[in-house]
Amino acid sequence: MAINDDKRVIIFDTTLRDGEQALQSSLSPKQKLQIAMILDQLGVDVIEAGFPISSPGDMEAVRLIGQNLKNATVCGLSRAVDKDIDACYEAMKGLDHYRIHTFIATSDIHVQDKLKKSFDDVVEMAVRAVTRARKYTDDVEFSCEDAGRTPIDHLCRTVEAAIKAGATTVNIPDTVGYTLPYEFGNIIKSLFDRVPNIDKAVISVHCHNDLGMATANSLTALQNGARQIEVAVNGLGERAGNCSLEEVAMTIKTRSEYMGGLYTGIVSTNIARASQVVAGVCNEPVPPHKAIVGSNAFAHSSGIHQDGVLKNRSTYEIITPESVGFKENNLHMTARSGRHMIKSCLASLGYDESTYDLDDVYARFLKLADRKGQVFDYDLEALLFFSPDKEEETQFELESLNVISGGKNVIPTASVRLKIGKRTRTESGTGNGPVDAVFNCITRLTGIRCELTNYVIAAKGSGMNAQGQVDVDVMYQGRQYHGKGLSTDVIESSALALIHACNSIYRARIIADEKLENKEK
Ligand SMILES: CC(=O)SCCNC(=O)CCNC(=O)[C@H](O)C(C)(C)COP(=O)(O)OP(=O)(O)OC[C@H]1O[C@@H](n2cnc3c(N)ncnc32)[C@H](O)[C@@H]1OP(=O)(O)O
Ligand SMILES: CC(C)C(=O)C(=O)O
Ligand SMILES: [Mg+2]
Repeated sequence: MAINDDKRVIIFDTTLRDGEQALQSSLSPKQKLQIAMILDQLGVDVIEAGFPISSPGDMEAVRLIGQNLKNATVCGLSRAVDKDIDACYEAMKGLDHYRIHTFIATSDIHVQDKLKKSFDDVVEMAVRAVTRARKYTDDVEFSCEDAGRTPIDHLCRTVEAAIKAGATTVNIPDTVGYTLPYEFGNIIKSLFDRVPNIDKAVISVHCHNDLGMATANSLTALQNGARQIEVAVNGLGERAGNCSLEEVAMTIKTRSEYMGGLYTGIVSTNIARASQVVAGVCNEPVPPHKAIVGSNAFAHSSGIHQDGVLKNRSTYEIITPESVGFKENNLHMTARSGRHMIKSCLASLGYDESTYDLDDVYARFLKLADRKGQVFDYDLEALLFFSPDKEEETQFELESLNVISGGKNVIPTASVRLKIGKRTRTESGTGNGPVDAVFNCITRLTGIRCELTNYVIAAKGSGMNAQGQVDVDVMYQGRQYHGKGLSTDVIESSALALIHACNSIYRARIIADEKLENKEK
């Protein structure tokens, strides 16, 4: 692939190859295709779709993806052996354009202990592999595996030989994430200084995150002349992962003046969606604090930060959530929040400061937050309407619960008894699983029909003391409510979580009725 603009950085995505190597379960061709279509829309330039010699399924995945991409170039990986290169050709033959990526390790430890060869043998294998791949396509990438630990003389010699044999891209991987940014930048600089034919190929880097340096090393390499970076969505990849696509793309965009005006073809507003699809298909949740795409990346829970963000978002947000495809930032109310946050939340609910005593509400809010951890907008509103002894009063309480579930031919059935105000009522019902059966009973008992939008179950503690915590988000009349339940029995945790949310909805309904009455008066 030829991009004739020295400022343009080629984004080579290896989510489906190196990223997939990190999964406990390999992906099917269909799953890979689903991710590839998202990557294509995201604007990556090359998609390394798999390792065709690896299995018939991966051969099929590379073929399928090659046939369906609209913009990106498909690429298959091969060792420096004939049969792997031929398998790449087999997977991609017939396409207008495709890349074969062949590699061999060049560091002493890999050459001697893994490949059990001499360095001369390795250079010969590299040349033979590139030459063979060039017979099939004019887009050939060669990688010196473990370049980060390769003596520089050996690296220069291999790179020169690979380019001479016809490699159009030469990749310098820090395979084990060993180097530091200054050191890695110097490796790239040395190659530009010492390899005579370096200008005949695009120099690429492929950094791993074992010491948390993958993004820094990739950016330093760009500053030293590399023009392709190999990345994966959510930083997926062997061990601690590959360089994360979203981190480099957003750094290049956000700090372009510092990056010498470099740019990529990434459509940044598609990043959040790509992250979510990769996390879902790969069954690999994104850690909350992951830069750019974590759920906490645009969240603020402390009063000083919330005050700053409310006055000017740029005080604590260097990029906007919208620019990477999230709807908005999140301001969580906790005992670390301050008065500005409380005032702002009440204003968004329609309460002018003249209608309440901020100091009094704030003092009560802090007591509630110390008890509950997180306070939601409807909890805050309840402080205005209920006296302190009533603000957490519950209308619904679980008295007992019975479920029958099981394998084939057993219809999940539940029976739930709730204390509702001063009365007790029981309901029985079925569902498509035991939790669904319980939720159906609770819906009938409370009369609250809400839509379940999120259900998360997590183990708290371990061994005999382990409990299951269920968190639910439900939507009721256009407003989001949250419920939490904790028990040694996860079905009971689920019931408690929904009942918790129903109690909040019940209180919000009383407030809504009261507001209506006041208006009518
Ligand atoms: C740094 C990286 O991410 S490299 C990519 C890693 N990805 C993968 O390994 C996933 C796909 N791999 C596979 O499906 C399999 O490992 C295959 C099909 C490639 C090979 O399977 P097998 O033939 O059973 O070999 P196995 O994986 O056990 O061992 C690898 C062999 O390849 C050799 N080898 C490793 N890298 C290279 C290379 N770049 N060029 C040539 N030979 C290589 C090893 O020395 C070893 O050879 P040996 O059998 O003579 O000892
Ligand atoms: C195959 C190569 C590029 C690789 O994944 C690595 O060296 O980390
Ligand atoms: Mg790798």
